[in-house]
Amino acid sequence: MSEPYKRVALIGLGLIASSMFWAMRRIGTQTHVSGYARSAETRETARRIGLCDTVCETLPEVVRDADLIVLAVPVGAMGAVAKEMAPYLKPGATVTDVGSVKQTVIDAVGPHLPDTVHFVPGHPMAGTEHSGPESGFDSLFDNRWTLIVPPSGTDEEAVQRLEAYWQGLGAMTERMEIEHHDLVCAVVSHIPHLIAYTMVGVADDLSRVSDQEVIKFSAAGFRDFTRIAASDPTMWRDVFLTNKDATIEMLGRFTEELFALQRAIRTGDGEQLHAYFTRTRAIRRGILEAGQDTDAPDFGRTKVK
Ligand SMILES: NC(=O)C1=CN([C@@H]2O[C@H](COP(=O)(O)OP(=O)(O)OC[C@H]3O[C@@H](n4cnc5c(N)ncnc54)[C@H](O)[C@@H]3O)[C@@H](O)[C@H]2O)C=CC1
Ligand SMILES: O=C(O)C(=O)Cc1ccc(O)cc1
Repeated sequence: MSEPYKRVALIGLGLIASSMFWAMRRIGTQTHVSGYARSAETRETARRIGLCDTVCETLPEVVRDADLIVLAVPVGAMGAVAKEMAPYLKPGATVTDVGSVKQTVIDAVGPHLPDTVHFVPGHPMAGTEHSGPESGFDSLFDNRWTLIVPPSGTDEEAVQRLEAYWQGLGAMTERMEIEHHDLVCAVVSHIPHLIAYTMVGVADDLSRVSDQEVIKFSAAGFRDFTRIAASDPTMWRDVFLTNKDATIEMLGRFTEELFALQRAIRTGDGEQLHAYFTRTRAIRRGILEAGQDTDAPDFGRTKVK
């Protein structure tokens, strides 16, 4: 395979950046990978575990020769990092990001970048509840979607090159409009995380059910909630602060449905409950019949009106 980029710079050496590095290593790429992390401790860990060909001490150093610069820091930090690195970018380079929210990142990063570089935002729809330089693994992106979200007017060749790069890491790619991306992600990722955080918080607050009982008797559903609710607090704080409109809108829809179900329970409307659960089960079965990977988030089939 021809290499889409000769030199890649990873900024923020956490779960996503480290998984990108290991995925590049797995395919035996000749691409040189340099990495930068803000904290000396993270840079030290990266050197110890062989994460990146070169671990740089400064932002200017890491971006200077790079053909692709990947911003892999929390969404709220993207703008400041872009501002600091901008004067050192090589003309013709592509800047991308992996942030979970797109409009805010584009607004925060875009204005700092010189006209001599391409900005092609992206978002791998793959992750875990773990974070930091030691949490990555080479198969994270296998058969998972990476959404490519280019603002209008983005250079087509730069977009195709980034798509080829992600496909090389094992991902499937799909282009999406910025606003639609943020709405879809609110439905399939952001609100589910908020619900998990809430459910685990509620269980923790209960005085009549002990923590021991919660741990001892937790069935699969609650266990899944606890896994999701263990996700990085900084990352998820930033997601909700930066995808405010879409998450508030979807939360409104969610609470309306929840109240409808609450009413059905209170009034003993078994028919409504049964009909609702039958409809939701059909969605899952439809996915299985279509032979889709049910562990992957469902972009093509999610209807958001
Ligand atoms: N964790 C997940 O499941 C997924 C995360 N994302 C997105 O990817 C990005 C990175 O997430 P992870 O790799 O999970 O995070 P992580 O917490 O594992 O790593 C983030 C890295 O950024 C560094 N960092 C934090 N604040 C910084 C700042 N102000 N300046 C410079 N560096 C800073 C941290 O020290 C750390 O090295 C986030 O924008 C997140 O929304 C996207 C898809 C999945
Ligand atoms: O761990 C999980 O269940 C996830 O949902 C992973 C994830 C987290 C954030 C994203 O922006 C994309 C994927």
